[in-house]
Amino acid sequence: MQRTRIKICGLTRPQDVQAAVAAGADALGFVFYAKSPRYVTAAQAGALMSAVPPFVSTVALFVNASIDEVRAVAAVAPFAQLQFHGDETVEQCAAIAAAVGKPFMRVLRVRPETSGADLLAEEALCRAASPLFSGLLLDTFVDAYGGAGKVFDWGVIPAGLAPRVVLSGGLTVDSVAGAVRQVRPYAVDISSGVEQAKGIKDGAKIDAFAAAVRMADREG
Ligand SMILES: O=C(O)c1ccccc1NCC(=O)[C@H](O)[C@H](O)COP(=O)(O)O
Repeated sequence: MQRTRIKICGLTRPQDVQAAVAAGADALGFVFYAKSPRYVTAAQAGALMSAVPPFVSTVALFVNASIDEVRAVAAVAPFAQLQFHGDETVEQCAAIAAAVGKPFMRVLRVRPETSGADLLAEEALCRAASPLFSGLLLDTFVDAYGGAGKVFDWGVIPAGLAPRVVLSGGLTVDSVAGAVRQVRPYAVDISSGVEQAKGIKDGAKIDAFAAAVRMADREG
């Protein structure tokens, strides 16, 4: 049975990075969107990332950033991959990824009218646009772009696509096992559901989230 990967996003403190790593997170997300309550500067992220051990990926998350903005972060914070969470075109994602030489996840923010065909078409477009495209992260459409704790209808995800997507959007300790059993995604991603306050993670919730994912994997 494929192990469901885990991304913990919106990390701002060393103790939260340590808690996520200790819980077995496969990826850690750092938000470079100044309007987010989880925003970190390049220097802050560089310090946080320096404590991340081998084999745990670091994800730099941007919303409508320019190439120069991304380059400036890359010069200071050694992230392994990009996550584009705004209104970027596929071409803009591909160009920025090529400029910094990093793979990227493209975020599709799912609306009520979004169809499975839309998801498959977006993936095909991204794959055709860049060899650096690593996969879709599916989140719920919100005006604030992300980190909103809102769930979308997982039923929209085609079974053939599920093993290649990161499932995100309003997951919680209590809902993630059901999400894994229903969708069987490549990975799950969470931010608000493992927090005490915005940007302040809760180590016990991170542990419980990871345990719930492992339990669902064992039931697979
Ligand atoms: O986390 C944020 O504050 C944020 C702000 C703007 C764009 C994206 C943001 N987070 C991106 C993520 O990958 C979150 O983990 C994802 O949106 C899920 O968040 P949540 O629903 O709170 O679990």
